[in-house]
Amino acid sequence: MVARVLDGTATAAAIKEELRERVTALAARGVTPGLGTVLVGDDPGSQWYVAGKHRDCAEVGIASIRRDLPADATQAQLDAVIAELNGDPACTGYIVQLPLPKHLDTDRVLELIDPAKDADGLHPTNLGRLLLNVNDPIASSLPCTPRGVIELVERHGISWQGKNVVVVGRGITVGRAIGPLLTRREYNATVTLTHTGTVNLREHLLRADVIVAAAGVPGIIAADAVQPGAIVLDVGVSRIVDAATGTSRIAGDVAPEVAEAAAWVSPNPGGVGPMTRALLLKNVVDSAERALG
Ligand SMILES: Nc1nc2c(c(=O)[nH]1)N[C@@H](CN(C=O)c1ccc(C(=O)N[C@@H](CCC(=O)O)C(=O)O)cc1)CN2
Repeated sequence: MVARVLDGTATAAAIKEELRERVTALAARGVTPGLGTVLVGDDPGSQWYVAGKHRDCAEVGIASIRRDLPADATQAQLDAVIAELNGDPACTGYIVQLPLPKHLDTDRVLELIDPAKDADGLHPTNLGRLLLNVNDPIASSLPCTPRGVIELVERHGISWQGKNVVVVGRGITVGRAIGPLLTRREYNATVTLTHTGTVNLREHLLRADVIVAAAGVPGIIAADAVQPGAIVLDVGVSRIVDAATGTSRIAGDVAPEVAEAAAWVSPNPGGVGPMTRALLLKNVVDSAERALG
C-alpha cells in the first residue's frame, strides 16, 4: 500500500479563498481585521514563519502589523510592545512567535496578551475555555495547529468519529491542546497523549487509527510502529543543518517508510504547516465576526 497524501498546501489555499470572501463581507460592514505579530530575535525558522503569516494576510485582505525586537530585547521592552498591541484598535488579533529567547518569560507573555486579541488561543483564559466550553467551537480562539490538523483530515473526507488517536508530544501548541478538542462530541475521538517519556510507545502507536506526531524528534514514528491503514499526521519540525554546505532542511517526526504502511500521510513540509497558518487567519476572522455580534 502507498499512502494517500493529506495535502495541506491545497487545503490551506481553499480555506484562504473562503476567508477572502468573509473578509470582504466584513469590509462591507466597516470592519478590517488586523493581525499583529511579535518576533524576538533572528531565528531563521521563526523569521520565515512570520513572513509567511504576513504574506497570507495580504492574500486574504487582512491588515498586518509587524513588531520585531532584537534577540537581546528585555522583558520590559517586550511587555511594552504587548501593551501597545492590546491598545491598538487596528490590531484585532495578534501572536507572539514562539519559542522566545530563553531569557524571556513565555508564561508571563502569554498571560499579558488580551484574551480577546489572542489569535493563537494560547492565553490561559482561552485554553481554560477550550476545556470548559466543550461544545462551543468558536467561543474563543482555538490553538491553530490542532485546529489545522482536524480540518486537514475532515477536508479529505475522513471523519474523526470513533477514531483511536495517539498524540505524540506534550507541547502547548499541539500535544496538550488537541485532546480537549478531539474529544468534543462533534468529533467523538478517543485520545491517548504520549510523549518522549512514554514506556512502550510502539504498543500505543500500533493501536492507533490516527497518529499525530508532534514530538520534534526526527523519525520517532517508524514504519513498524504503524498499523496498516492508519492515518499519520507529521507535525514535528526539526531543522537539520548540513555542516559541509551550511544549508538546512526540515525533518519531520515520521520516517519516510511509513508511507508504505499507512493509508494517509501528511507531508512535511506541505502538510500541517500551511494549515497552521490558514487557521491562524481563521481565528482572526472568527474573532472579528464575534466582535460584531
Ligand atoms: N505563536 C506561535 N508560535 C509557534 C507556533 C504557533 O502556532 N504559534 N507554531 C510553530 C511554528 N509555526 C507557526 O508559527 C509554523 C510552522 C510551520 C509553518 C509552515 O508553513 N511550514 C511549511 C514549511 C516552511 C519552511 O520551509 O520552513 C510547511 O510545513 O510546508 C508555519 C507556521 C512554532 N511556533
